[in-house]
Amino acid sequence: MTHVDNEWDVEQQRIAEVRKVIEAKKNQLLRSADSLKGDIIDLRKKFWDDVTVNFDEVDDAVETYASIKQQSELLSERERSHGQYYRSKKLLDRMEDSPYFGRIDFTEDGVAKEAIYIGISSLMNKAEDHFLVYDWRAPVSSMYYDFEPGSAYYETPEGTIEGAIDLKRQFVTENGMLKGMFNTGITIGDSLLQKVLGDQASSQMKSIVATIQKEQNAIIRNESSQLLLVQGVAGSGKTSAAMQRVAYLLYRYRKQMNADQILLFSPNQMFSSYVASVLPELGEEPMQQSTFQEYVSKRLDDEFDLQTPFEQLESSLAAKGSGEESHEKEAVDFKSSASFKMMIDNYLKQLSTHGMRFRNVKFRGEVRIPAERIEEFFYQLDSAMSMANKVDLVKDWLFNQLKHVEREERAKDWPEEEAALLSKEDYLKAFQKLEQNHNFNEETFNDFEKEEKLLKKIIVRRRMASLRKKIANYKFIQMEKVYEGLFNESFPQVKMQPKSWSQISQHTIQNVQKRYLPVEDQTPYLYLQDQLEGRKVNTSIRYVFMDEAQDYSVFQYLYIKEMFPSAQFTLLGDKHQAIYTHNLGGMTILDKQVHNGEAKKMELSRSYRSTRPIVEFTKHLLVDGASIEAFNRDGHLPRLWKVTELEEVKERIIEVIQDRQREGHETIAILCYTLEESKQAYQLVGKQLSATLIYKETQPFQSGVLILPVYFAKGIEFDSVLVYNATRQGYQDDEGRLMLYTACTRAMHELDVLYNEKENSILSEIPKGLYI
Ligand SMILES: Nc1ncnc2c1ncn2[C@@H]1O[C@H](COP(=O)(O)OP(=O)(O)OP(=O)(O)O)[C@@H](O)[C@H]1O
Repeated sequence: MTHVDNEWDVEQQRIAEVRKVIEAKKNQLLRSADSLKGDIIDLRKKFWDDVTVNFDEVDDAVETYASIKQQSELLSERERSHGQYYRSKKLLDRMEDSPYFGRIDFTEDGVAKEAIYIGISSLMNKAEDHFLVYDWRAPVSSMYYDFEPGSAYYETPEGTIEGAIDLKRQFVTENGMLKGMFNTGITIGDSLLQKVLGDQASSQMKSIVATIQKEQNAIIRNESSQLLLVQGVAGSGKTSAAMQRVAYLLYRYRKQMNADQILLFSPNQMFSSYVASVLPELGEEPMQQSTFQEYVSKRLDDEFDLQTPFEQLESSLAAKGSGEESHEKEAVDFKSSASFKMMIDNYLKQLSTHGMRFRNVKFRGEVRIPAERIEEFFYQLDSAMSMANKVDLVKDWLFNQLKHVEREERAKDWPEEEAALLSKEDYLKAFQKLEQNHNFNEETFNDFEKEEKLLKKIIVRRRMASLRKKIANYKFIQMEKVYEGLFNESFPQVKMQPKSWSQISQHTIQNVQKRYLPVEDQTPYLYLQDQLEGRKVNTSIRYVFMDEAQDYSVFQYLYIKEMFPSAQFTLLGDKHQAIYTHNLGGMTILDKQVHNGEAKKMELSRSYRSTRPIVEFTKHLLVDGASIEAFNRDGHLPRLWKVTELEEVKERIIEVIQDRQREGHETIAILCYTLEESKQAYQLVGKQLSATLIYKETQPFQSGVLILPVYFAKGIEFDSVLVYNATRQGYQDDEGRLMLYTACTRAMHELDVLYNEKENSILSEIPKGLYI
């Protein structure tokens, strides 16, 4: 790497010229935005003027609807463009600060040399006939990430373009002033990367476009794989690559796809808020984001008390060593597996001949359609039909039956009694409704008998509305009983069923009866329900990303996959951070075996987050961490602190954290084994350190001193980390090791570890010299 002082002025001059173009584009953009804003205000004001409102006849109503729809589409299209203008303006603001970060001089075979400048977005000259800056996602820009000076090529939709790079240069620009300029080799600006990684951690993830590494670029630009598995060590840039990949796909398919068609499953909401700013920073709309738990809650929260994955983890961590956990673990492992899904498929076959459970349909406390009749109807349907089709026919049949019920009810006394009690407003509403439906005119309404009949009809209808809704929502199926049926002794056993199946079954039935659903039952329950109700799949999502993929069970993955049949999947994770209970005998969904050979696997083995001393230390916490490489960034050795008495723990933490604050670190975490332990730590030092206890996942990530369990810190990083009690029993087995590794790898710059007794602990395996 050399400084190129003589060319400094030339480059600074070019930056100044490009900035002038940016300035002009910004002005032009603002003018268009202003006129668009005027259009929008106008459209809003006159919305109803251009709509023909007429409900006289069905045809008129349809026309009215179409006209409203057209008008509102016009408005939202303008509003979208307006939003796009502001995003573009922000992008230009950022480009004004730093128009580009890289340059390659490329000579295509047989063509003249071109200097290609690369930035966060493309920019053309005034005449719009020449690129002053290429978007980092443009095909030609890929060479910047993939090649050192010498022969190079890039792929375009038309084919491969070959040639040679004779210069590769990196710029650091602030406020339009050149601050650094380096001619670089293959690794993009070691020194720039050093600088970026040396910065403070922040409560918002940053984009890495200026320093994407070759192996990360391969992930970001992969287009051929239906299923991409990324196994990357802690801090290797998996989440960063995922975010840049979303931005890349949005650029690559900008004509066919928008951000709503990309979905990221994140591990928790704290993580969601952490990554939320990356795409807007790149001038793109953010993709959809959700946690799997949010989806499950939406579906099942009304019916069950749902255990959260954190509660599951907390309870399994607490049970560790008590002897209770092996039976529970067996249950979790089996219910998380593809075998259990197969078992449900077998069960569904059985249900097509017998065993379905229905609910009595009751109205005003009286059984009107008994469950046995529903069952009878169900089982006389053609057994070759799918369960979901049959259930739908039952639904239609029930709606028909309700019509009879309705007629019978109208003949009873109660509607008349209720009609007499109708308030004036209700009466008027009923009148208007009837008028709308053309059921009468003023003359007929004066006809007392007709009026009474119509009112009774409306009253019965209204009272039956909730019943109709329940039927529409398949509540006539006794889902919880159907699920219980899976655990009945009469249901044939399948291979791979755990030894303690009868205990597991008993326990499951008890839970369901108590209306409590542990995590391991939630996805199977939903799967069974979907198979019966024929839930619609989502075909609009084109790309699904699952970060921290090692924490999803095989069952969850298969379920998600079926939910998005048109999507390509990118799974990113780290087997060494698999801290949830359902990782199956060391396998996670990142293993190719789980995917019938249809997956492409990529590995990232270099860690960028932590300093070299921290990476060297943390890799020894793993049995097979030898292949983990550290990015060359200096720092202090991790510090191990022996503490025995509680008072000593307190003093040490306060002393260490205050030191870290004095050193200027802003995000400091005290990481604990469980929430229970976090509360203890908070009791001990929370006040003195003005720390925040993170006790639920919905708390947003913020700077300052945070006290939290390791599992909440997944995917996130801190300037400085203190591990509360590294020699506690829970960390000493194979799973505990992974938790301790996850905890220590959250640290970017400083790592402090408190311990009680080092002998026989994992810490004793770390070579002396890697810590002080
Ligand atoms: N090419 C890069 N340029 C600059 N910074 C990078 C690069 N790759 C990774 N980083 C930085 O390294 C840190 C870790 O990245 P990231 O969180 O994406 O890793 P991860 O593999 O998802 O980690 P984990 O599995 O531990 O959660 C972040 O601060 C990120 O900005």
